[in-house]
Amino acid sequence: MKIAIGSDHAGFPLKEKIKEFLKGEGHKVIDVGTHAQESTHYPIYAKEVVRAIRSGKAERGILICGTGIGMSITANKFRGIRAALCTNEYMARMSRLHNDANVLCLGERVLGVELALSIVKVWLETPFEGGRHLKRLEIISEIEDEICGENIPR
Ligand SMILES: O=C(CO)[C@H](O)[C@H](O)COP(=O)(O)O
Repeated sequence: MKIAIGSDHAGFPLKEKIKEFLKGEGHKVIDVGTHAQESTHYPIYAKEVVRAIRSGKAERGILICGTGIGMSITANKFRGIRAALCTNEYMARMSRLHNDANVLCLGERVLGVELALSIVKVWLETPFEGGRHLKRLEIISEIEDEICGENIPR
């Protein structure tokens, strides 16, 4: 699978470990940064991972910051992105089965490395269940259409 991955400084060490894991599993990894532990800003990398997915360069995305919260807030601003912040394997499995999540968000300051890798593995291996869940994704798309058609005041 082609996977885009990004982090801020707080997620950088875990990003490197996940990259190694993904390559070992035979995935193609697109690393959008950050490439060092110097302080930076998580929305920059969330946007780049989203861009890779929306352009078709990547099928899925993985985003890591301190808590995973900022990454999920940012990624979910974009149409067609279903970003799931997961702290355990159950959430990872359900985010695929029921929500067809195309972005996984993780918090390096929340998770140990082994748990994070286990979450990634489950998330990548679990298919979307379809069925009744498809209708719900359609409703999300309709909501995206409505929001994009509105002149939303700032
Ligand atoms: O988790 C995050 C966003 O949700 C960031 O990684 C976190 O806010 C960075 O904090 P700091 O600048 O204090 O290292």
